[in-house]
Amino acid sequence: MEEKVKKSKEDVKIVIVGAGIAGLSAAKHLHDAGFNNVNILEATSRIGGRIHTVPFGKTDSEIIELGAQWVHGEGKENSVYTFAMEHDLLNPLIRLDWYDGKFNNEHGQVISEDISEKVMDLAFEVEESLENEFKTKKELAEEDLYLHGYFDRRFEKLASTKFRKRDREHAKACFNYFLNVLRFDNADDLRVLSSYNFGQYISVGEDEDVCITNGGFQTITDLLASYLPKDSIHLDSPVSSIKWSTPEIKVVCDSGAEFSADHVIVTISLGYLQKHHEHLFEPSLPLNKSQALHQIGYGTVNKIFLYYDEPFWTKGQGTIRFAWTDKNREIKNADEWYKAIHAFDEPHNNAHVLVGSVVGEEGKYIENLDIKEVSRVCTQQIRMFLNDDSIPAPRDVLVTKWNSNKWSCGSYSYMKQESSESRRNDLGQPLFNDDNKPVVLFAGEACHKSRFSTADGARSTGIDQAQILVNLYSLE
Ligand SMILES: Cc1cc2nc3c(=O)[nH]c(=O)nc-3n(C[C@H](O)[C@H](O)[C@H](O)COP(=O)(O)OP(=O)(O)OC[C@H]3O[C@@H](n4cnc5c(N)ncnc54)[C@H](O)[C@@H]3O)c2cc1C
Repeated sequence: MEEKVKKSKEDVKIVIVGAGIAGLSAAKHLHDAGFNNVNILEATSRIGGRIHTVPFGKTDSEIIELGAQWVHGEGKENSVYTFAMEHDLLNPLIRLDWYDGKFNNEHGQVISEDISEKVMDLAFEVEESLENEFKTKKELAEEDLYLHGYFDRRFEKLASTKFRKRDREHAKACFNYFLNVLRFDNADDLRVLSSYNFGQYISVGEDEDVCITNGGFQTITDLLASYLPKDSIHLDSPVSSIKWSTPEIKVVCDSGAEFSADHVIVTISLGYLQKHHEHLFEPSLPLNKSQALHQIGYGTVNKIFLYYDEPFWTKGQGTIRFAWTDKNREIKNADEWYKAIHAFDEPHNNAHVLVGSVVGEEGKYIENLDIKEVSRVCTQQIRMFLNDDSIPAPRDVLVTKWNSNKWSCGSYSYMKQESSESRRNDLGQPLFNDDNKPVVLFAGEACHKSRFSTADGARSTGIDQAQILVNLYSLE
């Protein structure tokens, strides 16, 4: 009979699974609304999840971002941007430009800026046409169904009229750089990324990428946690089952510890849910949700950090863009992973470091490589593109392992051919009990219908799910 007793928000019990940005944002929103029986269960010994800032260098102030680095888009629709602005974390405002500047090919040639600028304009034109086709629900031809075919064919056509014959090889090389960035943004091979669903992701404001200036991205999750009672975050508490059909939900940890709850907000990654949902939920998830879990793509992006005692570039200008010519750009096997690196960049918070990223199958492949091999191949590639054999090897190398990370099982979600807005909605829909109350709610980047893959998308879903509970108890 206990469930019939109306509870006030002061004594309603809420468990949040996962202390990434979605879980912490949900917890803060509930805390601000007066809910004070909220427990967060986090599998690892740290908060932040896929936001992870660590020192890398001789001093603690030299930091790197193993996960999220950029706040994607300046504007009030970006929930991380607004939080960072409120807390003065974007001062001075550091913007990134992915498409301006110098491009080199594998023959050590610098491509003229006239060509590269024109290529980027054309690439954006193609991107826009694809977004419009999504908006107008236009049918796509068979050969255009995946990003690879769509972009290549459109560009080929445009290039033949916009560039002189002798400039076409360089133009295509710049375009190949653009395609590698697209791959990085979408966490997988362009051959599996759906053209049809490309417009599902919506940019914010001018779509600029800006950086958290001091202390890195983790400042955001640390700040969120600082608003919460210390004893509400339980680290090293992996959840092994969520029994949700009983009047009181039972959330059981690997250790055997049990938490009872009126509501649970699950914020664990899509990759983890794809692997483990069958034994995590009791009873199992309804069919539409378990299908949605597999119909949304979830890919791997890994970063390579190279540390140099004496940087060989001018401070603040450490960018090397790899524009592979058509002849050599194709990745035949994952052991050609180096071709998937679109660039090495000096991050704004560590002048001794260059960071590059490797995506998809190649991204998974590098997790098992010997660090010395990564160092050798990256050095060779930098020397080749800059045509300078005197460039030193880095003193230290770090490679992230997001795919084999037991708790993230990859990096972020994307749209496959069978993904759709309604599949994302299915993913984010709560599970209701017999009284039609939302008992298990879902948040996290993959649940956001238009800002999936981002930290702000994750944060917004956490706040939205918390708000469902705020509304529920405000009405009673
Ligand atoms: C390499 C990389 C680069 C990225 N770059 C950017 C970027 O520049 N900008 C941007 O906006 N976004 C970026 N992202 C994406 C962004 O980091 C994520 O979208 C966001 O952090 C996801 O937050 P979340 O709360 O949904 O999930 P998570 O951060 O994954 O949080 C989920 C938490 O649940 C925990 N957990 C998992 N299983 C269990 C369990 N069984 N029991 C208890 N706890 C569990 C995990 O340990 C984790 O702490 C990047 C991600 C990666 C990996």
